[in-house]
Amino acid sequence: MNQTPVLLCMDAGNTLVKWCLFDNLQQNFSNAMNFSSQPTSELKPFENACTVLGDLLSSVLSDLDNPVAAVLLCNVLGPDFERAVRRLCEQHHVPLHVLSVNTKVPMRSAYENPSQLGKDRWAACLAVSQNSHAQVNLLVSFGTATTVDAVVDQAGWQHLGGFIVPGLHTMFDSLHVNTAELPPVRLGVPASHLDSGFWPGTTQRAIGEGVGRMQAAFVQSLVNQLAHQYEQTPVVWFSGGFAHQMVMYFPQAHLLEHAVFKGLVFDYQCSVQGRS
Ligand SMILES: Nc1ncnc2c1ncn2[C@@H]1O[C@H](COP(=O)(O)OP(=O)(O)O)[C@@H](O)[C@H]1O
Ligand SMILES: CC(C)(COP(=O)(O)O)[C@@H](O)C(=O)NCCC(=O)O
Repeated sequence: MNQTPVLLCMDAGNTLVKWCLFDNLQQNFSNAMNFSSQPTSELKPFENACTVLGDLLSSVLSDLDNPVAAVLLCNVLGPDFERAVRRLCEQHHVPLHVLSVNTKVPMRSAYENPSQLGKDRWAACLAVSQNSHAQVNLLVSFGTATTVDAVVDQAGWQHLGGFIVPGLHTMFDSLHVNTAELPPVRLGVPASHLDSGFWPGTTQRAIGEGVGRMQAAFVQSLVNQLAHQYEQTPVVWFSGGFAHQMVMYFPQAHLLEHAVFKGLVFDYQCSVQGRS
């Protein structure tokens, strides 16, 4: 029997709870079939999430051909959700590793209270430190919120801090919910990619491109800030559910695929090395 110890990585975000398998021997993420997600709303109330998670994950956790060596959790959903995952791990006798900020990794956050920093932001910053050759980096995550974090290498990796603004879907939703007539809208293709004129002549384009341009302009303002501060243009990394689409608005950005999962695995590996 081919026994490959795998790590079950879980990224619990406000819109989607995502999970995938990391092959601990080959040191890569298992094939695309093993990337899954569930709407976060379907796991509420979180104190009962163990049952739904059990239905979703029990086949993975009971797979004797590919035994799960540990479950790795990056959680921004609070203690009830963490407890639900812990209960699930106990039921399957699998150890749980919960990501926290400023522990055994070679990067420090300047956040006043590091435990307040979103674990998904921290994990993605760790992934930047592992993937970037640049000293000055700006990481943008387009999820329920859009977060922008400065990550620099100055004789060691530092997270300087960052900003949180409503994400694309959150902006579209707030216009729809707070007005009488504005429809639900999706991110539009920017005018530069279309034959149509620059100025939007439909409601879809007016909102869809307006929000896209607004988010891109926000990113550009922080690129300018870092360039001024460090006298070099930062490398910009995009992650999160809307990253692919936002590259149309900001072509100089690099996509950082699976940023949270990459940071989560790195955090786990550092903690295991720290223990041995
Ligand atoms: N190709 C895509 N795959 C997954 N989500 C996408 C994609 N394109 C847009 N989205 C949107 O991205 C959001 C989820 O992003 P994600 O980074 O998982 O958010 P969160 O971490 O806040 O749960 C959803 O609102 C989803 O509609
Ligand atoms: C800002 C966030 C809501 C983003 O979460 P997401 O959009 O990925 O679901 C999350 O990182 C969070 O809850 N942060 C805690 C506050 C902070 O980072 O300062």
